[in-house]
Amino acid sequence: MTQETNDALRLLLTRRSHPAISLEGPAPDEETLNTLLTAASRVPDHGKLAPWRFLIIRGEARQRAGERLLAIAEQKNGPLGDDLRKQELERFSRAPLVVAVISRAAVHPKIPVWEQELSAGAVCMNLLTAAHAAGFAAQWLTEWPAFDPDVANLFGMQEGERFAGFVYIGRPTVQPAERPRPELSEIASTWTGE
Ligand SMILES: Cc1cc2nc3c(=O)[nH]c(=O)nc-3n(C[C@H](O)[C@H](O)[C@H](O)COP(=O)(O)O)c2cc1C
Repeated sequence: MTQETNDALRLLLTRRSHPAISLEGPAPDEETLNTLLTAASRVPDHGKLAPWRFLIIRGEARQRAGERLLAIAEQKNGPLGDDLRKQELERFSRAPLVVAVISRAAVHPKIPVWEQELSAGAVCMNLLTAAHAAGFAAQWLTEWPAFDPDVANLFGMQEGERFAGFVYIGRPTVQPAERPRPELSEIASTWTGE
């Protein structure tokens, strides 16, 4: 293996998610963000449909999003206690940058919706890996806002669009302990046809 291959593999073998709450600024600058998004969008995409898009939430928009989330949550659940209010107000401010990956999968004569949705998942994964490669850390979260129609409305989602996830990106402040990974023997087998 070349040094380059080794480095790329090491990156994949060492990446892990960092809790959004542990991510600090500064956020990636504009040029770095463009590189991350370009890498993220370089995914297999049957039919070249680009059935996904990005929505960037950063700076003061994170607080504004939190205020709107709180209003939506209280409208559905009634007044929230102090801790839950704080949680909603600060949800998008946990990291300096949040990239919403939005799936635009739609019925197509040739390309199954499932394949389009898998492609959106690949975008999220590439974004995590690219962030790691650029010295940032990240976490892919959905949480309740990803499934709420009022939140979809708040972020200008079109009919049929869904959040594949919110990818929180920032500078790492802690090295999270490794978590158990599946045993290869339990998830990989060889079909011999015998
Ligand atoms: C589609 C998707 C949605 C997720 N949503 C959440 C979530 O809402 N809350 C949560 O704690 N973890 C969520 N996770 C898990 C974390 O992103 C992550 O898998 C976990 O922190 C361990 O990450 P690692 O194996 O990359 O280190 C989600 C993962 C995926 C793939």
